[in-house]
Amino acid sequence: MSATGSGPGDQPHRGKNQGGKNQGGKNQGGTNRRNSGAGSRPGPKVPHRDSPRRGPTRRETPAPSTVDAPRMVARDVLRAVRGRDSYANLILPSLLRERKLSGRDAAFATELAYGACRAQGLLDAIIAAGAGRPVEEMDGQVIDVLRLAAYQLLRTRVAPHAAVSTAVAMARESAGERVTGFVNAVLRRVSEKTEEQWVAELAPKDPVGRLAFTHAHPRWIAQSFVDALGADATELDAALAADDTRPVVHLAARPGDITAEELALSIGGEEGKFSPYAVYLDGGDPGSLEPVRDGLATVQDEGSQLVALATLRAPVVGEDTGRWLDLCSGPGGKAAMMGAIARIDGAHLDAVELAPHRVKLVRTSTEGLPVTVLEADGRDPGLSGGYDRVLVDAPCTGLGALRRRPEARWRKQPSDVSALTKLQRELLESALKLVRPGGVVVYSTCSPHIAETVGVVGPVIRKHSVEVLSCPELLPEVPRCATGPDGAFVQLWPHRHGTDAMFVAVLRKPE
Ligand SMILES: C[S@@+](CC[C@H](N)C(=O)[O-])C[C@H]1O[C@@H](n2cnc3c(N)ncnc32)[C@H](O)[C@@H]1O
Repeated sequence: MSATGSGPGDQPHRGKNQGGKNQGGKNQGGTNRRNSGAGSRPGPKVPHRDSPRRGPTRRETPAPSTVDAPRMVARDVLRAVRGRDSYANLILPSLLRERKLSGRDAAFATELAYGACRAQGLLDAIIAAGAGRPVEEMDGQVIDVLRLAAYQLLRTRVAPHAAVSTAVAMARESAGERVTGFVNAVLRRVSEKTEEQWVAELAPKDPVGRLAFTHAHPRWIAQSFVDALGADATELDAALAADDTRPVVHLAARPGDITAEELALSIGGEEGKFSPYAVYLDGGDPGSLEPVRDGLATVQDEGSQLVALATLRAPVVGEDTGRWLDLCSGPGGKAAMMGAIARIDGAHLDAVELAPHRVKLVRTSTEGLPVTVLEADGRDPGLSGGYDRVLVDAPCTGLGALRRRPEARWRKQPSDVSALTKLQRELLESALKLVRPGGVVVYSTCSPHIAETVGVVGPVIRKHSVEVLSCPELLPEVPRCATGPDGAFVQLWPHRHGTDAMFVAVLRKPE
């Protein structure tokens, strides 16, 4: 992360847990010094939602903002995520395009928006401590401003006076003069300590709770990582830290069209470590790259590429007749890779997807490939069986891909897990019906939660007496990936492999 700011006094990002702090109490932002104690001048007691701007409104149309464009974009992302349940990674690119931000400005806006979304729980706890009351009691517009500024104060090299003065100006413009003293006072409090000092003061005392707080994760998600790491639970710190970092962009070179080496050379990327099709890109907008625009490459996590590879490398008994099935294919990343390899091997892929809008995405991503896309429920898709290979890339909580979806960790609930496991098991059982004797079924999730992984696969294996193939042996290039009983399954991790935390199990139907 090397974002730099364009606002007054901005400095390059210093990364989490680095660098010195401002001198608490100094009036660096040029704002009202008398309000130095957040508790001494409480802000408006309103619920955690937007309230209409109060105070004199002489203008009919709002004047242009005095705050720099990158911060306004970041603030608008936070507002959309909070107020409209938007996805940060969908709203940000459209705002950057609409406001014509590129280069350093786009990088700064991205760093602020994604960083503040990821760190939300941690920021809220610190803001609440500074304000002397929970954020839920604050005006939504004020919360957005406070989160954005607290992120700058705690996790970037932005000069404190710039973070505070822009926040006060933003608060004035969005919520009125009445909140500026409160915003100024809370941020003064926040800036009196470093992130480390706040963590030391506010983190729960139990080890998992403390690490979850430190790396801005809900505790239950951290506990699910502990459960999945098992004997390697000492890696929790590294696992959460990797999850709290903006990931490198992974591209997949389309097999048969371009090699990873050619792709890396043409875009200035680096060839991937594990997948023969992977290329890493440090930054920038991958959608604007020529090979991506031309359909020669797609954005796809290397872990997902490895799932597709394991599906096609798994040994079937007898001849592979080239009947392949992707039972949960939207938006089509793995279907595109398997379809491109099917084109080379003379095979054919059927791709099933339930959600109509995702069916369209699968059709687009597999255009020109030997792939038939079907809108159907994978539990009973109406297909005749006899497939050599079936991939069940099951709908899941996505707990293994949180770094790519900045706000997701704060929206998910433990109840999401139990709501999915029945569907996951039914899809896996459907795949076992559709595969021929001696054929293979690959079950994968982008979640390491054991209820969604071994908890789904284990009972199905026992009930149907299926053979378990060693998945680590199918991916010999990937170190330290074995998990589950006998180490037959694969669990990838961001901190070990730089991929999403994908789980993969390879089963073969008895003859
Ligand atoms: C993890 S995603 C699959 C990702 C995809 N394999 C890829 O690589 O792009 C799971 C997909 O399953 C779909 N899905 C959910 N329930 C389904 C069902 N009953 N039958 C088929 N697909 C389903 C979801 O809409 C979602 O697109």
